[in-house]
Amino acid sequence: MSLIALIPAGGVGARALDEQHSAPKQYRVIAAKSLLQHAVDVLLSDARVELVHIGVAADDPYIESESMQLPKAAIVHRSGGESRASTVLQTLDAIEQTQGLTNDDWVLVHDAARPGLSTQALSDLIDVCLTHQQGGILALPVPDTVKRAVASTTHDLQSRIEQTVPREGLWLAQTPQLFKAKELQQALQKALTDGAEITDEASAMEYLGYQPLLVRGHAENFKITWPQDFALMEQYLIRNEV
Ligand SMILES: Nc1ccn([C@@H]2O[C@H](COP(=O)(O)OP(=O)(O)OP(=O)(O)O)[C@@H](O)[C@H]2O)c(=O)n1
Ligand SMILES: C[C@](O)(CO)[C@H](O)COP(=O)(O)O
Repeated sequence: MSLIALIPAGGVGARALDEQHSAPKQYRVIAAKSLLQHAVDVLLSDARVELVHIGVAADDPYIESESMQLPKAAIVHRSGGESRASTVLQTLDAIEQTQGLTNDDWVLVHDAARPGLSTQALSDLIDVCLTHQQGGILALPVPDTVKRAVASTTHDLQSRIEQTVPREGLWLAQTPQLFKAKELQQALQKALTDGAEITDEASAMEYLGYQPLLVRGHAENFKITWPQDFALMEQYLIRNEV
């Protein structure tokens, strides 16, 4: 059995761009390292993770820049796809072609855009999934009252409430998400071929009928999505260094 990590880093980070920054968000430096380097380092902090495979766009000009110093255990594949799911699948295919995949291998998929993952949450996810021999994800129960907007009102800041949605049983999906590598590969292949809407690894597994485990994550593991998210994440990362 081996536990490999996979970071999809083939996105353009369109929602995080601003006038001063044109590179994809995974290459923005905060707290002394790029988001991608933070994500690689936290995954390798768990001794059970042997290698971190990174999937970047075929024409990515940033990954080989001098400032991007990655550890030897990080392997870059130019396997980025049009969607996050296709980047994950194409990176799994590249791993299979270069080092092989067995039925016993597990893959831990983690967003480059979530550099705030704690070593404790990472360890919890691996412990729970390996103990139960079932795939699972980090996630957080929805803490707030949830509203559904009226469909016809599309402006982000001026929508109207149609109804309050019961929050019981609702969780916000984070990463890492841990699955048997070959099962995930098959699930992604099927879901993408069928045109199913797949926004994370768990949704591909759900599409095949699996019920992945939910393991409690933590708030600092939020995904950097908007320009204002960088400053908050930097505070967390600096605070956790000391
Ligand atoms: N075609 C894609 C799209 C996304 N990702 C990766 O998936 C992770 C989470 O996705 P998201 O935050 O949605 O990133 P982007 O798609 O880059 O963001 P945006 O939608 O704002 O452009 C990131 O590490 C991103 O690089 C990827 O590997 N390949
Ligand atoms: C995988 C993910 O991080 C779980 O929250 C998320 O689905 C990434 O994609 P999104 O397009 O930002 O929803």
